[in-house]
Amino acid sequence: MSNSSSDKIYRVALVAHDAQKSRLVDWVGENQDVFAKAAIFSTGTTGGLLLTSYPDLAVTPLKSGPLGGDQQIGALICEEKLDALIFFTDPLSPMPHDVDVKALTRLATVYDLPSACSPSTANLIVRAMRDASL
Ligand SMILES: O=C(CO)COP(=O)(O)O
Repeated sequence: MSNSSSDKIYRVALVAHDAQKSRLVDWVGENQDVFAKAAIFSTGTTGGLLLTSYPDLAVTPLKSGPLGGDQQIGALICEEKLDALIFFTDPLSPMPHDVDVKALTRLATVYDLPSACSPSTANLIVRAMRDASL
């Protein structure tokens, strides 16, 4: 299977805070049929983990979140280069880059981008993607 971004149907950002990274990796594994058809953009550490677990997926790792990765994903939203944002946040820990996290989720709202910060809503988005690509 090709893993180049050019032949993909969807453009999805996948991001997870540290406490949620294993949950995101497992969730992507449960939905590999959809993500095999997606160009995936991730913050650095999240993207590295996804590539280690699923080397055939078309993952583009950006900067680590605290070093500007959230803002890079925000820029992709502004440029209308994403179809969805899946961001498994950690709501119980303070983040040094909280302003970046807030800016990212705010831009998803500004641009009315389908977005999820937890697995149940992410499931709805991925189900819609699966249904649309039948
Ligand atoms: O902090 C993050 C998002 O705010 C995630 O960044 P990493 O994937 O680099 O850990």
